[in-house]
Amino acid sequence: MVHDENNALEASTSLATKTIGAEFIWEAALAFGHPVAIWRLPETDNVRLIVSEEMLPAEVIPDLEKLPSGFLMAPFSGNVLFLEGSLSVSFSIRHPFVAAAVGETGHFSEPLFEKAAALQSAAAESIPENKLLPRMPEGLAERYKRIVQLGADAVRQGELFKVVLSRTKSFDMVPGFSLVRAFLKLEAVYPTAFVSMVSLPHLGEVWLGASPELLVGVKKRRFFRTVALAGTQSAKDAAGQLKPKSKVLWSEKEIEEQAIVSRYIIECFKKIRLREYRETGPKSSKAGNLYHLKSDFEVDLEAVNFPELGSVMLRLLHPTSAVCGMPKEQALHLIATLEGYDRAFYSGYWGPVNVDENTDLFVNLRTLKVNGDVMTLFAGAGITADSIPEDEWLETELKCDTLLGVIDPSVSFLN
Ligand SMILES: C=C(O[C@H]1C=CC=C(C(=O)O)[C@@H]1O)C(=O)O
Repeated sequence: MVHDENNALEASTSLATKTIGAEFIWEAALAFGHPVAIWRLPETDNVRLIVSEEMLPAEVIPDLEKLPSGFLMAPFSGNVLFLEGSLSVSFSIRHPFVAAAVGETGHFSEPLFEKAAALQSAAAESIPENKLLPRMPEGLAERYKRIVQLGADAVRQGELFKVVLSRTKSFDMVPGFSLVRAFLKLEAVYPTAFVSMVSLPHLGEVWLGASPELLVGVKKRRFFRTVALAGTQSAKDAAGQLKPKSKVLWSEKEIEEQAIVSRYIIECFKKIRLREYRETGPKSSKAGNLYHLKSDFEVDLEAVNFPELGSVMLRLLHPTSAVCGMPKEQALHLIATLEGYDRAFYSGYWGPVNVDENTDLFVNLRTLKVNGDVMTLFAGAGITADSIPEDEWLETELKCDTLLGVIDPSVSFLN
């Protein structure tokens, strides 16, 4: 257990140091109405939790090179929010506890740790299982299949090449449901995903997700990375066995769908006359219970003398054709006409900025929103001329299952 900057808390001798479970720091931040973010980057076992002293997240222009250390959260369309980490702790996922000083008056973290310690002492010994009850409004599947048909017709008529159409799926959370436990479960099952959870008290919402799609990564202010991710199939065969990567086959439709996303990224590079990028793939990439096709793009910022490439590409890329379509304007118009709901943060982007000199922004996919006792999942599918409505519906069910199968397997569509 580590207090971020310099282990000041552990070094202190005048204060009582308590070991507090990370979930109680999250709960304390919620009880006081502070925005809080918790995340684990792919292939690491280090979790970060930041609490913002400001009750309202700042609305910012995402100039990555200028922002302080914190967490960025952008909707599909609209203002970008930023949570500055007034309190920042990190801990190993194998030991989700923080050494917290209790008795340090006047500091922002003090009442928070006091509250967390009190919540920890009052916590019940036995914790109920996380349970969900489905809410299935009549005609949900039919409505989605109808808009997929309209989207595919628009592509066939030459209005655009691809559009990503999405839908929601809602559940009631049974009392005793713990979001931190859901986060920890997702973290354990999806080591290659960006697993993240953010509470936005001014909206009364918590967002939780396990994203496989990096939008903009800048490592040590030197290496830029993005990926083109599209095409979806179950990671298991008909007998329920995991398909080995070498046996995964892709249809022409899926290859084209992913190539459109790669082309879109290359067009963004072309707009800024950047030729020195390294492209690898596409390769099959496993994300939860799914396989996708993925290409990686990398740029050495020093070699191209372009230190602000991260911000420039972020502006050009979002929303990519993995969540929107191509051409972008036509796809945005069709989404607004057909979907009939506000995507909010789904298919936006989120992630840490300038934390340990790295920025890791992921597309907000495989995501859910919690509002009161209602949990809403979001999933979309790339629609091309060859799309079959029933198949696209099943694909969105599979995508919802990436989270559901872990959080409450009894409501999984695969059961
Ligand atoms: C829009 C989503 O996925 C995108 C990312 C990967 C594969 C996709 C697909 O196969 O359609 C989508 O483009 C979603 O998960 O909601």
